[in-house]
Amino acid sequence: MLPPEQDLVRDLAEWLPRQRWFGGKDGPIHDITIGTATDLRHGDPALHHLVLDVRQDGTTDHYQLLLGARRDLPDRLRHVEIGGPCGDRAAKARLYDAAHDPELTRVLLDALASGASAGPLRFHHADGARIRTDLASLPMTAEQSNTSLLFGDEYICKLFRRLSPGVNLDLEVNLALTRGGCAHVPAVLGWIELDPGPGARAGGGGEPVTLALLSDYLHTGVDGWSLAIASVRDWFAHTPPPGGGEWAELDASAAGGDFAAEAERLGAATAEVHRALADAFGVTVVPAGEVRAMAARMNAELTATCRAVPGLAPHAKALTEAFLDLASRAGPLPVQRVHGDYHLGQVLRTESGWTVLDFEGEPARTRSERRALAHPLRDVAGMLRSFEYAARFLITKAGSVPSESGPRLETRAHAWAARNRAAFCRGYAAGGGPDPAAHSVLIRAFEFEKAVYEVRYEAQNRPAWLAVPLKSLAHLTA
Ligand SMILES: Nc1ncnc2c1ncn2[C@@H]1O[C@H](COP(=O)(O)OP(=O)(O)O)[C@@H](O)[C@H]1O
Ligand SMILES: O=P(O)(O)O[C@H]1O[C@H](CO)[C@@H](O[C@H]2O[C@H](CO)[C@@H](O)[C@H](O)[C@H]2O)[C@H](O)[C@H]1O
Repeated sequence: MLPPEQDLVRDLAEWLPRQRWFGGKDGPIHDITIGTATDLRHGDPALHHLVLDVRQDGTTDHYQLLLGARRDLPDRLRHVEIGGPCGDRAAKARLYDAAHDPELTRVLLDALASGASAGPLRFHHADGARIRTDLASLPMTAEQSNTSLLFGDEYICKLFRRLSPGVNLDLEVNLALTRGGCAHVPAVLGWIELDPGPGARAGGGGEPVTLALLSDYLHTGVDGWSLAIASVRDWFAHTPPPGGGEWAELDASAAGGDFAAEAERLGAATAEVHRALADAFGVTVVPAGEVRAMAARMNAELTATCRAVPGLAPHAKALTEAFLDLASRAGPLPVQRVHGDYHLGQVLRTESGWTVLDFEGEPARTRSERRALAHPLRDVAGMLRSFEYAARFLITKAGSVPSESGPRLETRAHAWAARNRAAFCRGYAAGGGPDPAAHSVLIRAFEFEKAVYEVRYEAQNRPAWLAVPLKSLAHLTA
């Protein structure tokens, strides 16, 4: 049922840049080839698993696609159609993103439960996991770089969109932390991988490439971003009592939805996860020379990002100063495995506390960069950036703020961020992590490094959000 490759590739070139998970929106696609195509279900509907090799500006990225094919496309799948009707009249097919079709995603659950293989695809379940196959899937609507399917309220299956060589870090870390008894991560139930085979499929070299991860779905959990945004909204809507004066605009504890107690608990949970990572993977100390090299890399990334996103240039001087400050005071630094892309969307508040998700690191970095050891305050800085994002998101993105309330909301955003940043750091230090207040130079450099990354990330993935990190940088560097 698949159309000729050149027709499919033409349709994909038009469709891919419109997908949230496509990480190359800042440049044209030069070429797409089908790296692997595996039939997972014949008939109508049919399911094909594709790895697309997408060439842009001299680099090739590999994306995973579950391609559905049906003679007639029901209304519920129209929004995920790829191209128009294709094939001759006798073999006419409509193609679409099958992640949205529970009739087809059920094939994945069956294969995971039975430990099947199909062509180069291998389906595994974790030791002792019994996987139910009677659950229908729904794609999540979360703001994310991959696509996650919810099977009932039991499982979450994350389909990695841009593939990285080797075992996925989320899988590696979650298995290690679960084995070490860490209560702050969801249990891994199964995974799908692409066998390296005789060729280097999907850039994997000789290693298998992880395609998907099935975990326990913590259905009572709420992610930290949603909780934080609700708190900021509440604070913005808060009317201070008459006569409160200027101070009332700064006292973010006065709003009903104060987040500070949660931020403090999150800090303590983060310190525990760092300890579990240190126990599972070890700690080493790098000499001052490596810290100076790290500061130089931060600055080189700043230069490259200013070239790609000119809106960053006005902040470059202040950022460089922070990196130079780090280099000039460098001493030996303990490093270990960390989360690597720590923000409010990566933490879930359940009835038993905070759970940490997604140990893959920053999606735009190479696997070895994402696996590199780092000082744990790098994660702390990531979360501090997230408080900045949450504080300014409603002002920058909602577009519904009357201009006369702009300065007042800016003051309030600042007050909210300051209160929650302090609470998080307090919890982290009390939980046994290195005290952020005693490492201000390191934290500032890490925060700026993350902000530079965010500017690049937003330009490539969510251009409509670019103003959020740029505006917050204007405040941090003022
Ligand atoms: N095990 C889980 N239980 C409940 N919700 C989850 C679970 N894993 C992820 N989520 C939800 O999915 C969202 C995106 O997950 P994440 O792993 O960060 O995906 P991505 O790497 O694509 O950004 C999270 O913010 C969270 O709301
Ligand atoms: O969750 P991912 O691993 O896909 O991380 C990427 O996407 C994140 C957004 O979904 C992005 O995070 C940035 O936006 C968040 C709000 O949506 C904010 O809380 C974070 O602080 C900010 O960095 C992340 O950087 C990126 O790697």
